[in-house]
Amino acid sequence: MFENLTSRLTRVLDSIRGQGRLTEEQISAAARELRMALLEADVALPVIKDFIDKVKARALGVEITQSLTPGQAFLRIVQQELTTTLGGTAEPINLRAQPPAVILMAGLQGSGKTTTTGKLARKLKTEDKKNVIVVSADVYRPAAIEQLRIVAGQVGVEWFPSAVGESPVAIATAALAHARKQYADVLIVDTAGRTTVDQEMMAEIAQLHAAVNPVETLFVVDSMTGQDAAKTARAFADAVPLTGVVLTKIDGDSRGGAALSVRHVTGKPIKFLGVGEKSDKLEVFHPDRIANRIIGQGDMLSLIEETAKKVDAEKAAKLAQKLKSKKGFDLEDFREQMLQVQNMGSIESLIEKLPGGAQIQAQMKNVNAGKEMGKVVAIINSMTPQERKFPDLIKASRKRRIAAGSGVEVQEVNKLLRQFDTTRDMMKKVANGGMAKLMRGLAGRLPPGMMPRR
Ligand SMILES: Nc1nc2c(ncn2[C@@H]2O[C@H](COP(=O)(O)OP(=O)(O)OP(=O)(O)O)[C@@H](O)[C@H]2O)c(=O)[nH]1
Repeated sequence: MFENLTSRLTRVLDSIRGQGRLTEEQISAAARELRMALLEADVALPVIKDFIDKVKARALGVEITQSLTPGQAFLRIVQQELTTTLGGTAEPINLRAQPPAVILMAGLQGSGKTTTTGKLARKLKTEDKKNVIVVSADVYRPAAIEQLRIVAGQVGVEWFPSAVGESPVAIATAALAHARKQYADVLIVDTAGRTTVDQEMMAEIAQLHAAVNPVETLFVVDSMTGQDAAKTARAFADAVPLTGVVLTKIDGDSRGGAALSVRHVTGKPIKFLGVGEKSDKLEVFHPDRIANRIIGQGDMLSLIEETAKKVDAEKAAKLAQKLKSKKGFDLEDFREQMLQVQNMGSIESLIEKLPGGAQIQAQMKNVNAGKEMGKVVAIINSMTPQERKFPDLIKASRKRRIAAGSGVEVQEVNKLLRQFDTTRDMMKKVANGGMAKLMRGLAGRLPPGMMPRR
């Protein structure tokens, strides 16, 4: 996500050296580079102008305190202005309505409306414990209605039937009456998408809006379309009272133009990011965290939240116990860790949230981490329980047997054993209080306010 913009900005920020006040030349040079970076990222021109003006004005007036170098001071200004451009504070989804709270999904064809409807239904069901019903008012494409039926089944929410030929308003009103009868908390109405903004489409969505009185009207838009995404959102906002925007396909967007333009161009907050095709790939939009990611500082808070959601707390506690005991870390634990990481989904999405993650990701482009981990698990599966507990037993003939059993070369078994040794050493350090050291090391790389206070 936004790799190109991040690497440009990191270079600009790294180029500000020296001590004392930021000089006018330094500020002008950095501002020029920033403008280039934002143009390349396909950010809308008025947004760029406003952003650069503000950064310049603040940088000229900045007092350099003893604790900040000019580079750090400039970084902080850029971070804060990016946060403002992205919307300031996070605006969570609003469900404050007489239930069922209605959410109307709008957007062009192929923007990811139906996928997002499923993701949102899943999130509201699993995280907020809401009773959700979904309905499709896309009466032009039977495939769209069928797609929503399948998605609803996958995430385990009720799908209200609709069919081609019915009127969208009649479908939505019937679904609302049904949701009331069922005491549902939320009704999500997916609507028809067209390839371009047209009058008929706008009239239809306006009628739907009037019929179901939604508490949220979300505009779903493909972030890969850059600043055009913000323009389309504005055209919709002129026709219906939008309450927020969902930017999809952020996982494939290396530029960031849509994210940086939407708020300024539409005045509407970005509420969610679609970060993959699967139903759990929806992130709440936090402007400050995204700003940190854009300047290469990572997003440790989201990483911690995401990890906490997916890691099995009981297993983690058991491992911690075991690390402290005499038994120590063995190949069973190594396999368990691999399986847990695989469970967390794509490693790339985790790495990109680490400080400097965009660069690491660029270097990892050719490595298929998921496949590598699968191989490790297969090799460990071919070992006997005894070998997993006492890896030092694994000598030449056992290595050959394990390699044959898992369909790999002996070198792969050696590689795994070396990786295991390194991990075991690291685990020992963590168990002996090395975590504190690790965090102190990280502290130097994170902007003020992001490190947990101790
Ligand atoms: N990589 C990625 N793909 C996504 C994301 N969101 C949606 N997609 C994909 O985009 C394509 C279009 O998504 P749909 O949900 O069918 O789009 P739609 O807006 O409902 O389209 P219509 O029903 O034709 O109006 C599908 O292949 C989705 O899997 C995302 O966040 N990341």
